[in-house]
Amino acid sequence: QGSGLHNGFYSSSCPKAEAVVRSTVESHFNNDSTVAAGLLRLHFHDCFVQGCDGSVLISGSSTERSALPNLGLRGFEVIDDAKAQLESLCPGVVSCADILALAARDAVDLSDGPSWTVPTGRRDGRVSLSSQASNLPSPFESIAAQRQKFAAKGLDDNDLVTLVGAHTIGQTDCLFFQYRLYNFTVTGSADPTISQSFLAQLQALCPRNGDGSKRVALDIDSQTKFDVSFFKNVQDGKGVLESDQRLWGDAATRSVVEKYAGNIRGLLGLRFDYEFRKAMIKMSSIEAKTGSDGEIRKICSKIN
Ligand code: HEM
Ligand SMILES: [Ca+2]
Ligand SMILES: [Ca+2]
Repeated sequence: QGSGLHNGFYSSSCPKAEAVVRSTVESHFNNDSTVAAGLLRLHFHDCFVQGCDGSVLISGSSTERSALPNLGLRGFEVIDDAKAQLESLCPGVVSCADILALAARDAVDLSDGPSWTVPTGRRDGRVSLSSQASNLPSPFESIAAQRQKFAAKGLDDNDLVTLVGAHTIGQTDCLFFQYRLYNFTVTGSADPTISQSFLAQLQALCPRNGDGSKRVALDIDSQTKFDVSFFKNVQDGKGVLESDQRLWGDAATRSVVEKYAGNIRGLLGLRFDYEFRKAMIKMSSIEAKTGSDGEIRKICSKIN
């Protein structure tokens, strides 16, 4: 990989590491399948700030976790649970950053998505600052801004669209898209890129002046299944976040959406699965700390 990570890093130091993460994710998933989306997003938010080093897991005031874009993150308890088991099995060996990368993979697999081998050997970072959360893309930003934030991490347009395909699972608060429904244009009407039938549906889910914290599926048709439905919805003007719908408005990102949402029956799911695996391995290798860099945390929410 050129990142210093390699497959099966724990095969002799803690042979059960990957199995323990898997069974932990599975037991939480069986209790609440929406935790899969939480874990996948948690890994993304980790990798975009200080690399995939568990910095997002550190709790406390002025840490990344306390920054605005991270307030809705969930799934921390799954990581803590796996870490506690691994500390009793192989103390001081398995990093929180690796646990998170493995858990994200398992979460996608359990949601009927693809699976892949996660290169491991990440070390945990010692820095976590809320101010650095500005690296994260915002749903209100232009495609140009998103492209630039992904490019800064070595990810191109194909990676960007493929990875945003993670929105095939999970939910958002009304407050992240409510403005599109009532007050988008200077004349005070809705975002014209929303399909008419979908607009009525979203307005019913998020009434004007309603509860901004109400949760709505990002992929209206299949919020727990990892499939290409999200891309079909973007193509049909049924993207929930403005940033998702904008993928259709830019020629380069549109062609990637079309690649997944088009009409070549059967092959589409395979193509998305294949590209998602590749893009995830790329994302989960961002600025990885290896060797004697960083540390192996004892508790994932605390620097040693
Ligand atoms: C342009 C890039 C992106 C933007 C602007 C964006 C924005 C958002 C927003 C605003 C939410 C809703 C959060 C909430 O209400 O709590 C969300 C949810 C989510 N995002 Fe993204 N995202 C982006 C890329 C990604 C990527 C690359 C991944 C993973 C590979 C990802 C995975 C998720 C998942 C799984 C959820 C659902 C979380 C849950 O149900 O708790 N997103 N995203
Ligand atoms: Ca990080
Ligand atoms: Ca879906």
